[in-house]
Amino acid sequence: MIITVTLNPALDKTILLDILKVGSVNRVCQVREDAGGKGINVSKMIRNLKGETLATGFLGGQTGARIRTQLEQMEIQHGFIEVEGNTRTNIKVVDTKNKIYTDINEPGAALAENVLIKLENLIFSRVKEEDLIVFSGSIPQNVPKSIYAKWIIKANRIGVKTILDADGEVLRKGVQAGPYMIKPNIYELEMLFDRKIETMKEIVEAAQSLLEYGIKIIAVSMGEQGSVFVTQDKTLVAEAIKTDVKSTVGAGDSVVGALAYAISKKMDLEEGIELAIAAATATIGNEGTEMGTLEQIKNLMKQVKIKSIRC
Ligand SMILES: Nc1ncnc2c1ncn2[C@@H]1O[C@H](COP(=O)(O)OP(=O)(O)O)[C@@H](O)[C@H]1O
Ligand SMILES: O=P(O)(O)OC[C@H]1O[C@](O)(COP(=O)(O)O)[C@@H](O)[C@@H]1O
Repeated sequence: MIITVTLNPALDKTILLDILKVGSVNRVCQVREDAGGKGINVSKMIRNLKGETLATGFLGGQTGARIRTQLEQMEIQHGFIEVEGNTRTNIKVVDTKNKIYTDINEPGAALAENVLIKLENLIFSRVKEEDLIVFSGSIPQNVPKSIYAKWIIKANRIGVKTILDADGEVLRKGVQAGPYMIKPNIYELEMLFDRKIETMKEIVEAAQSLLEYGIKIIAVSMGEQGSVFVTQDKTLVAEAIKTDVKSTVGAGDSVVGALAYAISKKMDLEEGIELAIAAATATIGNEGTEMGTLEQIKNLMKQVKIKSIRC
């Protein structure tokens, strides 16, 4: 079972325009709404891969109810704690002519004091040693930045593997707790090291330096440049696959979801990478925050190119 934790889910509202004119009136061609937020997308991908997942976190108000309904339609097991206030709505603007994708993410409502402990109890009462917990995405403003670190330490104590996908201070503290895997994108990696990281050598060296925290897999995603995967004994680079991009939202979550699935099935790293890159490519070929389907993923897997490098 892969338990995903989304403290700050979002109803993703994707707006398709011909051309986005900043500072002008824009007429919308098409709108769609998807249950989103990083952990929820990870569960959506695992479900498409026919894996077992439980999506947890906080949901509130009408937007929260719409996300619940979608999760049920997708037959995703969920255990969200109901909170006050509406779950946020994140706007995704697609300029279809210029192929420019703009995300406008709300901060999310503050949480009442007692709900974090409720969620912690829910997660740790459900988790078993063979399970995996995925902590993904931003956190509401009044939640301590050490929250994922605290839960990673707790999971480590009971021998449960964790995956962390976060940014800024939340990622920094989480890294120090020693999760099993992290998946920063290149910007998140730069923020973590507080400097520009440009060449492949710099990316690999930065990722390798994180092994000292006990992290077993460091996956650095680089958008259309592909991804780099660093472990104690391997450094693998996977090229991105050229495709007709409909929406880049959920690409990173697809990588996380596919790798979580691969780890839970004890696949070797190369197989996991193949699945992850195919999954991300399938997702970006779909509108809005729709994850790639199993059929789309299977069709793309043969196109994934992985090479081993030494830096
Ligand atoms: N424009 C693109 N063209 C082809 N593949 C892409 C593109 N953007 C993302 N991908 C694929 O999705 C993966 C994750 O994307 P990335 O944008 O780095 O994640 P995140 O959403 O976390 O920022 C990449 O490694 C790549 O395989
Ligand atoms: O929690 P954050 O960092 O604000 O991100 C939330 C947004 O990221 C997404 O999970 C997509 O993430 P990725 O494109 O990185 O896979 C959206 O569904 C959601 O609106």
